[in-house]
Amino acid sequence: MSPWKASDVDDIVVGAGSAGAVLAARLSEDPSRRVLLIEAGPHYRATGTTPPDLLDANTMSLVHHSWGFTARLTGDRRVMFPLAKVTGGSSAVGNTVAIRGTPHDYDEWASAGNPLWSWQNVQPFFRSLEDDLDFGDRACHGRGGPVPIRRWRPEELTELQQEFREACLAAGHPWAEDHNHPDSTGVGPIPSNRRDPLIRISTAMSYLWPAAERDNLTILPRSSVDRVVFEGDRAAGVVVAIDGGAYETIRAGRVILAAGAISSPAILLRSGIGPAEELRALGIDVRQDLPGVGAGLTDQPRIGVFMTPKPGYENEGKSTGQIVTRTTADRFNDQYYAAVNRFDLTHHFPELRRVAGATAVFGVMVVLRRQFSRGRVTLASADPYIAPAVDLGYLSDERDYGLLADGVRGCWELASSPKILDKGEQLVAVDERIMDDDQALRDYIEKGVDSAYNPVGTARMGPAGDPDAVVDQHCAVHGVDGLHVVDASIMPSMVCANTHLSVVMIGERAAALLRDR
Ligand SMILES: Cc1cc2nc3c(=O)[nH]c(=O)nc-3n(C[C@H](O)[C@H](O)[C@H](O)COP(=O)(O)OP(=O)(O)OC[C@H]3O[C@@H](n4cnc5c(N)ncnc54)[C@H](O)[C@@H]3O)c2cc1C
Repeated sequence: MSPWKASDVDDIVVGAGSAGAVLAARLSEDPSRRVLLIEAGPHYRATGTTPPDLLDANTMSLVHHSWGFTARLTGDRRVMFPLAKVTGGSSAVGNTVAIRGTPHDYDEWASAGNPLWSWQNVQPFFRSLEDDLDFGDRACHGRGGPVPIRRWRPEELTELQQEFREACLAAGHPWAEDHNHPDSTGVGPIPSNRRDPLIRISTAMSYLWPAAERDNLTILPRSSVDRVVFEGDRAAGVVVAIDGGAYETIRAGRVILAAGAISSPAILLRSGIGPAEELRALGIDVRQDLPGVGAGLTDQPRIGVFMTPKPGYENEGKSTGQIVTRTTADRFNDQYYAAVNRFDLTHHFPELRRVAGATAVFGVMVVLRRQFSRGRVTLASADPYIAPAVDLGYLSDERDYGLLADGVRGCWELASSPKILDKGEQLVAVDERIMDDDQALRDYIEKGVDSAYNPVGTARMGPAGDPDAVVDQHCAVHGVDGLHVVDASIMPSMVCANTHLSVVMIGERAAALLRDR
């Protein structure tokens, strides 16, 4: 019998990812609070026992610690959607881009009825979460926080990145030394969650390792939560398969879901919280009719202009990107343009593999920060062993074609710099002709678009009067007591950045809100 049957806890946090690890570590700073952190994947406790795929900051880990989800992009195109299953969550497998959103992004959350999440209110948490190795002494930054952040030094850039930087400057992007400055605009080095340039620092390493000695924080790895259980209207615990065993119930004073933008809504749905009709169709008793659960999924589509490399320019083992543009230069839209040192086509842009006749490409990529299209997470079954259905709904809003077409043309302009083109053996599925041919460009976008793995918005934060809101600004699920969601799901709208750092901030901000409740 599990000891947890007898020993109840104050807080159960489900999922030890970018938000959950942070939240559990912060809540357990209070020695009188007993926190149980449940994670479906393994927990590695030190660098020496951490597998190389998780340490290697230059290569995303897409297979060995993944849930193995797939997602529909557009039409009948499906791709792998490699969300992580390990403590640290997707921060343990990702590309280590550590960029804040813009102040406007968080003010938009505030104006959607969540004033506690305005830029003014979240900025202190961005400062306290970081140990900025370059600009930590500046007012907008922090030093000594858990997450080390460093930027690429000029001498660490590949030739491609140096030439991309020059091409961007020539195209009118101003130089931006610090993309995490609130007013940053232009081209500059990517801030990255690394201290050593080669080692990825996940939230497991930065938050859980330092808390390892706490008696009041217990981590339960390899244990998957099915659903939340209730007493009356109050969440009273979770049903969980501990270490792959049979399902059992662990009780707690409060349950906080931090299982990420796909799994948190799935757990809510299995717990009877979601669109009533959808739940009934699956034979799940409806506890709370909340149409917003699983709806409003938004992600960041990416596409680009890619080439097979000439010998000598394979950039094997190099970081995917090092230099990036951030909003805005004349003639370019507000998307994110980056030079890609190398993409392994086994995993990225799988359709290009057939055309490329090669396994790796390089080039210039655009990521659409804020698409108009929305997708949805639904349950394929009430059985927790069956993966939820992820429909990213890309290109379901016509306006996204226009944004991506502008983006591809922007990539073309930057990639056409002679020093970049010279490194390529052959362009892949794209040439100058299609830049002036709207239909050909549209076809290229439909066939080529891929995900940048930043899903958010499936348990949106908003006031009780908002029919699509799932949690209030204290992260409490509407209509039930003692149940919270704290992760990427709650973002009311997408940030103009990769999402990891904003999710760490969500963990920090929520901990401050939940500590006293
Ligand atoms: C391959 C990849 C690369 C990325 N690269 C970057 C990048 O470079 N920069 C950036 O800003 N963002 C990046 N992202 C996005 C970023 O990592 C996510 O936005 C962020 O990690 C989301 O945090 P989260 O806490 O919401 O979810 P996650 O970090 O995914 O954590 C959820 C955790 O919950 C666990 N869990 C799920 N279901 C259950 C269950 N039923 N029971 C118990 N545990 C459960 C999972 O195993 C996981 O550990 C990347 C994402 C991926 C997948």
